[in-house]
Amino acid sequence: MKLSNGNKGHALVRYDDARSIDTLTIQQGNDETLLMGLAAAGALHHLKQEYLTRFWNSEGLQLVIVCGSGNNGGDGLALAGLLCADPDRYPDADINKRMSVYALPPKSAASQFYEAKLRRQGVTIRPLQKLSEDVAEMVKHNELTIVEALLGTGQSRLPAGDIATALQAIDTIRNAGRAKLVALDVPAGLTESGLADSAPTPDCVYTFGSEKAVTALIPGLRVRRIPCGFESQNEEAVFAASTALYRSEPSDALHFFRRNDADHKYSAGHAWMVAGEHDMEGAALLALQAFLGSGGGYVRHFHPSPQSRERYLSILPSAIYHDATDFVKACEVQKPPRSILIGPGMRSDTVDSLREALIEGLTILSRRQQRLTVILDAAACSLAFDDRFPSVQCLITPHVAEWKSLGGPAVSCVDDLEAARAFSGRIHAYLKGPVSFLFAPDQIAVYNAPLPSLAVAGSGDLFGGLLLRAACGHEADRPICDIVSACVALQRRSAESSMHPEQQLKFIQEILA
Ligand SMILES: NC(=O)C1=CN([C@@H]2O[C@H](COP(=O)(O)OP(=O)(O)OC[C@H]3O[C@@H](n4cnc5c(N)ncnc54)[C@H](OP(=O)(O)O)[C@@H]3O)[C@@H](O)[C@H]2O)[C@@H](O)CC1
Repeated sequence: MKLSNGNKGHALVRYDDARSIDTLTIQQGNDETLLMGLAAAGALHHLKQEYLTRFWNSEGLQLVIVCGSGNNGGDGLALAGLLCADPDRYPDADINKRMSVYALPPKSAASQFYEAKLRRQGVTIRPLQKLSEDVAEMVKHNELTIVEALLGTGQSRLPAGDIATALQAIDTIRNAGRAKLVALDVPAGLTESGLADSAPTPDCVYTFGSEKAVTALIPGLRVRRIPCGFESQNEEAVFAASTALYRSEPSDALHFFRRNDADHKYSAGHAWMVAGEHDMEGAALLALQAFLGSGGGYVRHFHPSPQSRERYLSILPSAIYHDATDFVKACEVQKPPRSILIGPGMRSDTVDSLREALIEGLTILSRRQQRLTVILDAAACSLAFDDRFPSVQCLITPHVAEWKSLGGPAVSCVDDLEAARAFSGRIHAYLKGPVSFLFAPDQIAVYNAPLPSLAVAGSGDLFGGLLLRAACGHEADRPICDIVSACVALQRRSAESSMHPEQQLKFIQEILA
């Protein structure tokens, strides 16, 4: 998979892909025991920095490692073995008083190797079933870290039997006290069909090699990627064989909003907007201000209600205003824009009443401006699914309820992603939520950085104005995915400093000044 230049992100792998990468790596002579040891060493390195900083200096700090029968459990056993031989350990420190290991009998030769090594080091390995009995004792500890190595990428069904019981015990310990939970590779109970109700969400996941898609969909879950000896050509071969799936990370977005010394009002960004019916002018004004405030040069605005004109002119005289009934004529005679935003502050009946004119006008514009980008928000997203909609680069930005009303399939787990991408077809769809997604014809991006300050009225309008600006600025030829990522990053940066969209807009202007 190739990520286009503007994106700072990383590839996500499905469980099947992870297994293919494992198989190829082992076939090339990388011993499974070695890979397991490297994975454990990486995990221990981070564990000591993040959760066990004072492990050997504080008697109160306890570690519990809970291992299943597969290789994920083997990682846990290998980790325990490495901690025994940690150079920071005092010679007289009793490991069995500081660390408790619970495990099912390991199946693979590699896991059995680490189990035997652990026994040689004098560590007591308790049967996993014993964990439930010890819960009452564990909840007394103030500083407990649990490493969960019950199931990894081999899980294909809901947890059952001893695994399910162990997960319940972990959940009880978590709920009772201040125990931290770190899952190795992926949390047990997290399949590509979703997270089992019984499975606790960890504080952090230490994943081996590339991040698994399942963890990218859990809002706000911290995932640390740990190299463990996979070979890059194998990972690339596996990525190339499936739809590109990646997690977008905040990138340096400012160049998407750059202005040049020699710019005139059109070259700095020329856009149109159809938005803001009567009593909803605020939505359009916020989008217009976001467009101009982020460096746009010239905007022509079509308002659905004639009586809105005075309000627009009195608040923002720098835009050019028209009645929406002028839209088709303007598409024929005015200089065509590079980007157009339709939808903020428009109800669905208003969109319907303008539907013929909007489609006719967009069809004319698409002939006059080959590089037009159409951005559709809220009720206007439905235009993209009209059979007469012209063949033009199009981005829709629905939230979950709008997506549903378009007929979009629910997106709650990895298994749902491909159907959502197929539904959006040739359109780019940015589905807004605590975890957002961009479904593009050839790739899917996940944006997982929930921010409560973005969940306010006006956020979507501000975002629409930024998209409109970036899609007609100096980087307008970049793929839509990059434009979206730039706008997400800029809005996020502003939302970290201020709660309300109007304040965020001021902050954006300061950043870009
Ligand atoms: N190979 C490599 O290169 C490396 C691999 N590494 C590690 O290996 C992990 C993958 O290991 P894995 O394939 O052994 O799978 P894993 O999930 O540990 O166990 C599967 C076992 O659990 C069982 N089981 C499944 N679902 C269940 C359920 N719901 N409830 C109860 N039981 C269930 C299943 O039983 P079965 O389906 O056969 O009945 C099977 O016995 C990977 O995540 C990473 O941590 C690292 O060391 C780095 C190098």
